[in-house]
Order: sequence, then C-alpha cells, then structure tokens
Amino acid sequence: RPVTIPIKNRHVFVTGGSSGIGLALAHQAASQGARVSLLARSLNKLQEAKESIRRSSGLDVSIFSADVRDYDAVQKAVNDAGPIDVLVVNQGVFVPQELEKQGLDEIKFMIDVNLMGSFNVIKAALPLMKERKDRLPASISLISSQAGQVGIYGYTAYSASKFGLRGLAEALQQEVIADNIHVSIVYPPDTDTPGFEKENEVRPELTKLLAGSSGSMKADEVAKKALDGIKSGSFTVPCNFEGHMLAIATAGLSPQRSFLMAFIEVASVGVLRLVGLFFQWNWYQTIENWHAKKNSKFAIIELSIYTLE
Ligand SMILES: NC(=O)C1=CN([C@@H]2O[C@H](COP(=O)(O)OP(=O)(O)OC[C@H]3O[C@@H](n4cnc5c(N)ncnc54)[C@H](OP(=O)(O)O)[C@@H]3O)[C@@H](O)[C@H]2O)C=CC1
Ligand SMILES: CCCCCCCCCCCCCCCC(=O)[C@@H](N)CO
Repeated sequence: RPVTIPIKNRHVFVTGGSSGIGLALAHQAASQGARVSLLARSLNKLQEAKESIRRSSGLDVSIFSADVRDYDAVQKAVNDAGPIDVLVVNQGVFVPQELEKQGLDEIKFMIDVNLMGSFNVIKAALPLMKERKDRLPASISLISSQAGQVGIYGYTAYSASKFGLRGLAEALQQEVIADNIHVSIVYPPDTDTPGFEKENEVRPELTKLLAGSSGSMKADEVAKKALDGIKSGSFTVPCNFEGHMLAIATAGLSPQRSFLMAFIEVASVGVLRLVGLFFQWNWYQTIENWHAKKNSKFAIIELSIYTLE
C-alpha cells in the first residue's frame, strides 16, 4: 500500500555523508527541514561538509567520525546521534579490476565496507528506530548500484557486495514492516563524485565500455531521485531511464507498493527480458572484439620485432 515518509523536522542519518551522493542528499534533506547527521571516517572531510551545509542552508548538522567496519564505533556514534527516523546507508568503496588480478585484501575491503558495514550500521540503529516515540513512518534506505542489478566486467567483488544488499533489504523489509519502517534500495548508474573520479584512474577499459550502456548522472540528480524514492516509501528506486528498464527486467520478487508500477512490470517484463538479452549479446560482442583487438596488437608487435630482426 502507498505511504509517505515525512522528513521535515525528522532525524536523517547519512553514512558516507561527507562526499558525493551522500553529501548531496544531506544538503537536500537539510534544505527540506530535516535534522541531519553525517557519519564517515575522515573528520576533515566531515568538517568541510558541515561547513558547506551551514553556508548553503544556514543549518547545523552533527558529524560522527567512525569506520563502518568497527561495530563499537558505529554503535557509539548512533547512540550519540539519538533516535533516527530516516537512515541512509550510503557508504561504499569501489575498486574495479579483473578478479584474477585483484588481491583478496581488496575484495575483502569492498565486502567489509559495502556489505558488512551496512549490517553494522543497521544493527546499531534499529533498536532506537523501533522505539521512536512518534510512530510516524520511518525509513531505512540502502544505496546499491546498477552493478547490484546486473554483473559487469571488473566488478566481481563490488557487484557481489551490492547484490548482497538486495537480499538484506528484501528480508529486512518483512522484519520491520510491523514497526512502520519502510526499506528502500537505490540503484544509481555511474555518478560524477570524488569516488568515481578515483575509480576512473584504475577502471579497466571493458568496465568503461559496458558501464557506458547506462548514462551517467550528477550527484545532485541521484540524491534527488533517492530522496524522492525514500519519501514515497518505494522499495526499488531507479535513477535514470536505463535504471527503470533494469528495475523491471530484474523485478524478481521485490515488494511493490504502487499498483501502477506493478501493472507496468507485469505488462512489460517479457519484452524487457528480450531487451536485456540484446544488451548481453552486445556486451559479449564487445568483449570478443576487445580480445581480438588485443591479440592483433600483439601480433603486430611480434611481426615488427621479427621484421626488425
Ligand atoms: N559514483 C558512482 O558512480 C556510483 C556510486 N554508487 C554508490 O553510491 C555510494 C556513494 O558513492 P560516492 O558518492 O560516489 O562515493 P564517494 O567516494 O564520493 O564518498 C564515499 C563516502 O563514504 C565514506 N566512507 C568510505 N568508506 C567508509 C568507511 N569504511 N566507513 C565510513 N564511511 C566510509 C567516505 O568518507 P571517508 O572516506 O572519510 O570515510 C565518503 O563520505 C556508494 O555506496 C557507491 O557504491 C553507486 C553507483 C554509482
Ligand atoms: C533490460 C534493459 C537494461 C538496459 C540497461 C543496462 C545498463 C546497465 C549498465 C550497468 C552500469 C553499472 C554502473 C555501475 C556504477 C558503479 O556503481 C560504479 N561507478 C562504482 O560506484
């Protein structure tokens, strides 16, 4: 059933709120009258974020320096911040590389921050969320990725961490619905953020080529989609046109509170499976061509060495 989650005068707690999508969302929530708290590791970045929100909205946000991998530190921050009405679990790290080349330490880093870190944050925040006095609808939202809806070259560990969030979100929604808590999962495409800029320095060419199937967005645009999705209690929150197609093609057994969207899903899932297969066809062709080009480059180098000799 439809629901609206008010954010004015309510406590919005954003992890990874000192940069990119989280920071943009914090700005928007503050300007809509929410009381905002931010959690991230670097105190410097948190202070800059606090200052920039003060400058743009005149409002004071609370900041908490903690690593989501450290449960005790997260619990302390959440208890100091006070009961949360809208929890935005947004922290994330992404280092794309072929599995064969990627170290287990980097794989574990992504799973720990993106997936285990989300468990830590939710476990720490849930008891006080359930005890909130006003009984108004509350929200727990998770920032996944389109790479959490479909596996993409270079993202074995990252996709695994983001697909994991979906299982967490679907099961959790059944557990917290009786407490009037609504779970959302947001699936952004490539988004222009400091984290993305860093990712681009190491991104394999094929990752770039395949991820380019979905247009890229600005952090502000993604934050707006996310906040609108949260406020309307939508479970699945796509961010762009490709995202809407992906949401239908991968609807699975996710809950759906809009009768209109449910109808659109049922009517178009078949044809979108076909569209999805065309994308896969195209991606595997891109991969094949890339290997052929690489091999022919080697052949040319070998030939020139041979000629020189
Ligand atoms: N940008 C993109 O292309 C896309 C991003 N996403 C997802 O959106 C979310 C935000 O991404 P984006 O805005 O680009 O990221 P940024 O790298 O710009 O910001 C990441 C934020 O998370 C914090 N953070 C990172 N690690 C930890 C940690 N261990 N504990 C606590 N906080 C941490 C960072 O602060 P600090 O380093 O100080 O801890 C920072 O505030 C991520 O979950 C990402 O996977 C999804 C799709 C596309
Ligand atoms: C049924 C039809 C579907 C058609 C659309 C398919 C498009 C899929 C593109 C996936 C792009 C993944 C980007 C990941 C971004 C990200 O998370 C990184 N920047 C790291 O944060």
